[in-house]
Amino acid sequence: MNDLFSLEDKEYLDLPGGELILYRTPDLGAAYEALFESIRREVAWREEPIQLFGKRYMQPRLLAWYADEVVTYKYSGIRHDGLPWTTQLSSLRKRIESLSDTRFNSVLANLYRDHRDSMGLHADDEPELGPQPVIASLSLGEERVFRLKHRFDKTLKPVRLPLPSGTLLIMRGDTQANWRHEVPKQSKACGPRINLTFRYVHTFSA
Ligand SMILES: O=C(O)CCC(=O)C(=O)O
Ligand SMILES: [Fe+2]
Repeated sequence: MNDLFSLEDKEYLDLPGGELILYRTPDLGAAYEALFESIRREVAWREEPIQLFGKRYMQPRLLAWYADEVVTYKYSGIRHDGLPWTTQLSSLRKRIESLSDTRFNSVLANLYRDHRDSMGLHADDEPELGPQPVIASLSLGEERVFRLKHRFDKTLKPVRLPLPSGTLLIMRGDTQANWRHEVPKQSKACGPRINLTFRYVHTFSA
């Protein structure tokens, strides 16, 4: 019964030149609401600046970066050292690793405080992530829309993917090479949403 259900839970979405896998009801070892509350409470959320056209702005959401000790990572033009894994994040990592059959050594946590918080159009294509990164993105809390836009083929319509609490979206293959993604702000008021993106950052020794 359970096995059948979890098999059916894995959906391959049709994305030309990319690979998206969606788990709508993954077993995360706890109720989604309870996870949302405890991650919200436990994570060391911070406002982080972003460098855009030579100017510094605060990013429109809160962030935190957890990683194995050896990992440092640059995003938005800024270098980050990871915080040590909490028990909770590390047990979530284990579950998501076994679901996706992929190893991760870091997680970027995003807190969208309300409908005005957002993430701009980007691809997770930093060289440290390798040529075909597998990124596992877990959403908890309020549903928000995840949008993908093809980089080159303007005849392809943007893909709109609402991500309710508990959804696990795996991006892999050439998704980052061919598509960019965003979480736009929205006019309809809503409460907070947490997104965790598990990544494997390659460290090159100098
Ligand atoms: O919040 C999301 O669903 C997307 C997060 C994301 O794209 C990222 O952390 O790189
Ligand atoms: Fe991203």
